[in-house]
Amino acid sequence: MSGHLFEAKGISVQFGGLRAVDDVSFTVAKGEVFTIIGPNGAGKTTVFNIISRIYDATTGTILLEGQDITQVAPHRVASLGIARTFQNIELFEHATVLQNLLIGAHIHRTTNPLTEALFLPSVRRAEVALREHVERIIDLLDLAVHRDSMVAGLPYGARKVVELGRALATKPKLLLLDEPSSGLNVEETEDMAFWIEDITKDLGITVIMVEHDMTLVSRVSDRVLAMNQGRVLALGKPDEVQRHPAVIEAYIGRPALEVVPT
Ligand SMILES: Nc1ncnc2c1ncn2[C@@H]1O[C@H](COP(=O)(O)OP(=O)(O)OP(=O)(O)O)[C@@H](O)[C@H]1O
Repeated sequence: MSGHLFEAKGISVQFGGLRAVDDVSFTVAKGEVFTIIGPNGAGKTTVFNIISRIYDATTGTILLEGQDITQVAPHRVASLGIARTFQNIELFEHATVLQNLLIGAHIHRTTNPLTEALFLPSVRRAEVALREHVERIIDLLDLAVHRDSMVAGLPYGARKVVELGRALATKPKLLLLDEPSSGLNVEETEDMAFWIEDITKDLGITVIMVEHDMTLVSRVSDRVLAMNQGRVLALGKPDEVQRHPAVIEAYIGRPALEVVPT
């Protein structure tokens, strides 16, 4: 085993004539917050979709704890310990916050249909443990006030936190956050930064994040990968990557030397 929680080795994705991801490699250590940045169309979401197995890589390999998961079926990803949130929130809108989190938690139900039908003590114990786990997440994310509210009636910022809670309810080793600050105001983005810090420090979960808000990126990321046109531009500490001439050029569309004071 490599010692990394996650590894991408030379992954590429071809859509017809377009190489959306082109020979991208990186490793993510356990407990790390690893952020992918880049201008629109850089290939960030496509990398996420490869990791969560929504897309097949045209070439390359992805490994979780040293295990090759390149060909794993999408429905098995959650049980392997990978959870994700989406750019556009995906929740059961006409269920309560608690129900949404319980649905997430139920992927770990280990009882079989017969023992469930008989409601044996083992089933009751498993159900109690799931509910306790979900209540801990509700506490951690300050969701108690919305616990029994329908998701559809919640403000956007609260729905974003519920989606994070639903992902945490699956007990992930690796959490993929797709633009966690999108649609949030400054105060809500601050809160999101706190949640991300708590998740990694208190729960020991590893995070791979796609994010545009550079304040959030600098605050929570251990390392940053910058992409443009499917390729890796730079990889390193947040301030190093943001100062990298190729990264500045990708964002502003002309060589960095024209704008960076010496
Ligand atoms: N299913 C698809 N079919 C065809 N082209 C696609 C598909 N998904 C993404 N692309 C293209 O691949 C390229 C990379 O897209 P991707 O969504 O990964 O970029 P991104 O960095 O996440 O951009 P954004 O910040 O705008 O979300 C784009 O040119 C996009 O149009």
